[in-house]
Amino acid sequence: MPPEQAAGRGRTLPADEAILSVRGLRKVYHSDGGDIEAVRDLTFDLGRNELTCLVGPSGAGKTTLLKCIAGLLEPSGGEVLLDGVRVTAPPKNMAVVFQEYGRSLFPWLRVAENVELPLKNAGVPKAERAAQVAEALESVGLSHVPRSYPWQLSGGMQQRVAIARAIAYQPEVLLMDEPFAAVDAQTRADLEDLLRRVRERLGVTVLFVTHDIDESVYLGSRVIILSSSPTVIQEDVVVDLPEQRDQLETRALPRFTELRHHVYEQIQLAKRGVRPDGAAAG
Ligand SMILES: Nc1ncnc2c1ncn2[C@@H]1O[C@H](COP(=O)(O)OP(=O)(O)OP(=O)(O)O)[C@@H](O)[C@H]1O
Repeated sequence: MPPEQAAGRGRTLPADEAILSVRGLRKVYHSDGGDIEAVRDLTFDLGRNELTCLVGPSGAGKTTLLKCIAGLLEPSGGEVLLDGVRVTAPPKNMAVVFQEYGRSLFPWLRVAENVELPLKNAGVPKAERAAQVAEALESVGLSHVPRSYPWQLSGGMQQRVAIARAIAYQPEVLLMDEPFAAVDAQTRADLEDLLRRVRERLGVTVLFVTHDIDESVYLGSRVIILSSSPTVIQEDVVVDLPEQRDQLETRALPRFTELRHHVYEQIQLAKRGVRPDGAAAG
């Protein structure tokens, strides 16, 4: 663990290098059965144009964290800063892609209309909208189906529409909650490479939640591992693989195997309730 990284905390950056800062984030759900402390204390920064993966045991609070970052859920403590400004509502320069593309696209709207809708709602002028939609569809390789309806497309293509809709908005930060979990393995590999290309081309910062350890190591430059709930950071792992990734060659590297072993072991420890802050698991 690097020296600047305290136990239970992730890597932090100087203020001018961080685009997104999570500071002492805590979330307690209040329910009839009592209070549930889902997230105890999360601190980390995302640097500009970084792709960071987030993994952890089931119920560790990954979705809770994403919702707090997206301004969809109010934290019980701590704060999220985007470009130094506290997030209190969904920020304009942030987009979210969820797993359930089937439910997130409007079936009565054509592909291009689905991508255009958030731009329309944001009051972007028509000519600009058309250009942004065309560029986004091109980025995800869907220029040939603007007039199709989502239900006429495969699952992988529908998820590409959801990605196009998110990037058409030209967000600075893209949050993705298990976006490729519902597609087949081959399509998943294609979507992983597509995401890496899109991030490089658009310079967007991505926080990507996944249950797939290999995917977390393949995709990003960091993997943040969450402890079991009440959640702190188990470890913030630097993925020191070559920047150019290839589904066959990268995954065959000895370093890739070492990293996936390490992430796997840490998740197993987290599942058993071993925590970096020494506290008992909830
Ligand atoms: N609306 C809610 N009310 C009460 N408790 C909740 C609510 N949403 C989540 N929780 C609890 O908070 C904890 C974290 O849930 P969350 O869905 O964020 O975890 P997760 O890591 O995304 O899970 P998974 O990996 O299974 O998708 C869990 O204990 C869950 O039961």
